[in-house]
Order: sequence, then structure tokens, then C-alpha cells
Amino acid sequence: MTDIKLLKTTEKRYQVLETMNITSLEDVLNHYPYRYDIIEETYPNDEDDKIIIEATIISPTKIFFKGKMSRMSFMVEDHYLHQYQVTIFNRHFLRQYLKMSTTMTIIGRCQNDKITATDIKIKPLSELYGIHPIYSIKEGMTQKAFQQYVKKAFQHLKGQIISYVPEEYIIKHQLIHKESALYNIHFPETQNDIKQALRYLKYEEFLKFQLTMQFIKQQRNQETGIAKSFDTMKLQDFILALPYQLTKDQQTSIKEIIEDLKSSQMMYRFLQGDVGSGKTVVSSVALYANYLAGYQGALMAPTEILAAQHYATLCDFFKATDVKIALLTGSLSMKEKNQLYEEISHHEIDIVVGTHALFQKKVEYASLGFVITDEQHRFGVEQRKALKNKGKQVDFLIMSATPIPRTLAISMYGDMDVSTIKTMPVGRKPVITKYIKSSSMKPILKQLKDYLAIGGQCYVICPLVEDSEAIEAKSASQIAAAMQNYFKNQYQVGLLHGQMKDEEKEKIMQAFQKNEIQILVSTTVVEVGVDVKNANMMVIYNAERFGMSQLHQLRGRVGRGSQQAYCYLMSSSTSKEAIERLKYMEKSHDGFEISMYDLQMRGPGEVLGNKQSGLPTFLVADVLKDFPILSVAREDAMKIIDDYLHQGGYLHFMNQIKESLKENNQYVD
Ligand SMILES: Nc1ncnc2c1ncn2[C@@H]1O[C@H](COP(=O)(O)OP(=O)(O)OP(=O)(O)O)[C@@H](O)[C@H]1O
Repeated sequence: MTDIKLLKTTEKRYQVLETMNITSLEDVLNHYPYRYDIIEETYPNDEDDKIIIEATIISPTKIFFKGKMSRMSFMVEDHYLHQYQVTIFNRHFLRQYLKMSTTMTIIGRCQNDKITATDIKIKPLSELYGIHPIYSIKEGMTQKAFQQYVKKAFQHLKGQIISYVPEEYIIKHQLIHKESALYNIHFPETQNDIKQALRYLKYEEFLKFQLTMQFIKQQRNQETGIAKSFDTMKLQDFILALPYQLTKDQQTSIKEIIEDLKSSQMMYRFLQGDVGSGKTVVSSVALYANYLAGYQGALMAPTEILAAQHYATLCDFFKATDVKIALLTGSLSMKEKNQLYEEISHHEIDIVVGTHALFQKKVEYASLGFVITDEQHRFGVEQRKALKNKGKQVDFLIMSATPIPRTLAISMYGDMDVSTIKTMPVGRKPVITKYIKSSSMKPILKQLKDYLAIGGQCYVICPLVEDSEAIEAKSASQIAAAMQNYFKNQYQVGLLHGQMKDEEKEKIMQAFQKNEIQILVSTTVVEVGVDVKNANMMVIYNAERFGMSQLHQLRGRVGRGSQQAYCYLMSSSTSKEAIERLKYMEKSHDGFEISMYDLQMRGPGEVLGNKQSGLPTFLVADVLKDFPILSVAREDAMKIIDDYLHQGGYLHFMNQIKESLKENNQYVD
């Protein structure tokens, strides 16, 4: 990386650049314009009232002040001798230049020969003609200054810009070279310059990502894992003794995971399935196989509630076996923890279920062979590595309930194998979902009362408050109090929020599970995985504040058995887009479809949690819109790596990838 100080600017400006995450000359060049202003003579048409003209002032300027605000107006004439009245707000400093006969360029909107100008430049149009990049900048920076920095960065880096696309592929796809691409993205002369620049930059971004992922995968494949052998008859018996017949996709996923366990290559698999599609049972079969092979297994959940629930489910699945299971969470006493650590280190425990506590320093496994994490996006890459390093050659399975189409998953999680559960267990009825235009319970009180009267239980999800668990908790408490007051001694209302102690949460969840509580008022702490079969109604306050995948997750808490379930999405929002999203939830019950819609609206970073999971955020490319480029880049990356491994080709090029891998240690194993 080249020293940013070569820009020779002020300390203050360096600080502003730093807040823009720009700390090297390369960063300056990689800060692309987010849009372009195109300046050319433009007259309004039926669809657009935009106007850009060169004109001459033909009247004195009138100016009105209201406090610090101002409005100026004057008459102009263009070169067709057409006259316009021009108004511009808050630019009184221009007044001194606005003299009779001055020629200038006016940019704005025009209706009935009246222009409301957004900008006036005291220059002829010919001097402004062209495409002007507009950068996203922070306070203390100007567009002009930033453009100067880009120019300087170019002068310094000319001839030294590293390309991640081999020449052969530049020719194959008829791309321009990187230096030209970067130059054109910052200083385009035509629209085509921008197009060609983007073609290169998007391809390079994807190719580099795919090369990195594939390279890591190859490295991993070269490391030998443990080829686990076990009695398949015993595994079969276990599957037959399950309380239900596995769905086709569950069977396929199990087969894929078992093959991985048997193989001498380390497993690095991503198991994605819709909410309630039955991933837990798949993980338990896999854990059993690992146990039969003589190894310990660990199942890591994002919350204590979920860990406790997985623990209870596994205890149930394994009750007829000799498997010894333990629950390790932060809320155990020191004594209990120490006792557990002892047992784990002597292999007196076969399967440990828990939260982050599973990979604390003190936990030493006698022979850890398999790790499963639930809801991958809740864990950082570092944490996953820490747990994996607890065993020598640990197989690794990541489960996620935000499923995306297989082709996209394979490309996005390039270094992982992907198993997908699409089919739902038989007898599942889609949750009847209704968007209710209201901010209170009133319109659905009758339904709620009727439902409680037949012995059902209900979740009430409180508004999401960005970045404030405290306000969220307060709102949840108020709603719970109001509901308890309304139902007096008839029904019990429980309260669950992020600021409660883990034991308290656990107690409330157990009471709800046992139907000692009929209405559970909660923040999104119940979002993932909670499974209470008798609770088949959910009311979500301010539903417009949630992402669609999140609403689907929440809704997935009900309808987990064969009973008909209901979900009410309450919202008083008048935003057309918000209403459209909620109506979409009424119609769609397919997590794959919903996540795609959500990805389009909010982007992968928000939906899949890129930041934590180590997925890159692409600068110019868009995984959905540019998916065809991503696919091509993936195939090219495979060829390049293959050539590198078998014929020693692209050596210099792969060294570059290794260097960049080191810089970005997220990907290093
Ligand atoms: N093949 C099956 N037939 C019938 N019921 C099943 C089957 N597989 C799982 N189930 C039941 O479906 C429910 C959901 O299963 P599970 O909790 O494993 O789902 P999940 O995929 O982990 O969902 P979530 O992402 O919501 O946690 C459970 O109550 C489970 O007992």
C-alpha cells in the first residue's frame, strides 16, 4: 500500500480521508464515484423537466431575503432567443456576478418557461461540457479536492497498479486493462468509458473473490482430515427410530454430510434450509455418526435459549443411546463449569451443546472431531476459527435458516460445499399471514381471545428499535403490562427481552413451553430457532421495521406442527414500499423467494450478515444484478487454479492472491 502522505495535503484532510476509510493511495483510486453529472445542452421533454442551457441575462436581478434564506430571480435568453424567468434559492453570493449581458450555464428544472435553478455556473456551457464524477464524501472534504487527490494518486501509481486478471482472460472477455478501467471510472469522457470500466472492475472483483475462495478450498482439500469410520447399521437404526420419516432433502443432506465425515478431506459444509424445514434432526444424525466413529462433537448456538432448546431436543433424540450430552453456557456456576471442563477433557462427554462458551480457552476437548454452528451469521470468522482449532482436523458444518438459491449460494460461499433443504415435513400448513393497518392490538383482539379460549398460545413481538436494547425492553415491558392488565387473571403474560439475565430468559421460555404462560411478549430474542408447538399465533408490532427474512424467521416460530397457525403483521406505516413488502409476506411462504426479494431490496450485507461471516462487500459489483459475471468469474477461477496446481501456471498471479490473503487474514485458515 502506498503512503497517503504523498498527497501532500493538510492534516485535517488526512483525518477526513480516514473517516472515509481511505488510508492509502490505492484506497483513493478504489473510491469510485457513486454517480455522474452529465452536462450537455438539455431541454425539457414530456417525461422530464430537466434543463441545462447556456443563456445571457437580460434583466436586473431581484433579490429577497427571509432571515438567512434568499431568493433571486432574473430573466435570461438562450441562443434560440427564447426567454426564461430564472429563480434560484440561497445563492445570494452569486449576485455580484449576475450582471446584465453575462453569459452563464443554468442547471435546473423548467416548467412553462420558468426555471428553478439548482446550480448556476458563470461559465459558457462549452467549458463545462462532459461527464462529472460525484463522490460520496464526508464533511470537511469537497468534490474538487477529492478529484485532485485522485489525479495525484494516479500520477504516483501509474505503471504500478496491480491487476488480478491474467492477460489471457482480458483478451478472452475483451476487457480493457486495469489502469484504463480505473482512469475511466474517475475521468470518463463518454458513457461508454464508464461501461467499459465497470465491465472490467466488476469482473476483477468477482474473479479475485472466487480465486481466493477456490484457493482456500484447494488448500483445505490438501490437508488431510480424519476419515471417520463407523457402523452404518447402527446409524440406520438411529434414523429408523426417529419419531418421523425424514423428508427427501433431509435424507440427501444427511448423505452428503456422512460422505464428508467418511472422507479423508475435512468437511466444510453449509447446510441451508427454510425455517422449520428440520435442520436440527439432520445435525443430530451427523453428530451421532461422529460419535459412532469415536469422536466428540460440539453444537454451537447463537443464544442461550436456543442452546438450551437444542440440548433438550438432542437429549430426546439420543435417549435410547449411550451418548452423553452436556449443555455449556455462560450462566453455569464456576463449579459446574470446571466440572464440565474436566469431563470434556477426559472424553466423558460425547456431545457438548452451548453458546460462545464452547470455545473459551479453558475448554479442552479430548478428541473433538466435528463442530456444527447454528445461524452462521451470528458468529465472527475469528470465533469459528477458535472453536475449530480446539480439535486437530475438525469437520465443520454451518447451518443457516436464511436460504438462498443453490446457484447463488455456491457462488457466494465459494469455499464451502452447500447442502439445501427445500422440502418441508409433510402436513405443514402455511402460516396464514395478515397485514393489519394498525399500531394497536384492537383490530385483532377478537381473534386473539378466541384462539386463547381454545387453549392456544401466542407470541407478541415488540417493535424493533435500532441500536437500543433499553428502549426495546421498555416498550416490551409496557406492552406486557397492558396485556396482563387486560387479561387479568384469565391468562398469564410473560416478558422476554435482551436486557434480562440468561437464567430469567430461560425460566420464562420454560414456562411458555409448559403452557404456564399463554402470551409471550418478546423482542426479537425469539427470532431464531425457538420451537413451541402449541404456540400458533404471532402478532408483530411495527412490522415494517423488520427485514423480510427476519419476519419470515419470526413467523417460522409458529406453525411448526400440524396445526393451522396465524401471523398478524401490524403496521401503521403509510410508505408504499413498506406496505408492498408486508403484502408480499401475506402471499409468500417460501424462505428462498423471500430472501431473494429481501436481497434485492437490502443487499447481501444486511440479509446474510456479510460483515460478520467474512463474505466480502463488493465495491462495484452486485451479486444479484451481476450474477452472470459472477458465474463466469467462478468458472475462470477454477480453470486458473487448476492450471496453477497441475501445471504450475499463473504462479506470479497466484502469489498476488496469497499476498492479498495475508493482508486480509479473514480467509487464512
Ligand atoms: N421429517 C419430518 N417430519 C415431521 N416433522 C419434522 C421432520 N423434521 C423435522 N420435523 C419437526 O419440524 C420442526 C422444525 O424442525 P427444526 O427445529 O429442526 O427446524 P429448523 O430447520 O431447525 O428450523 P429453524 O430454522 O426454524 O430453527 C420440529 O418440531 C421438528 O420436530
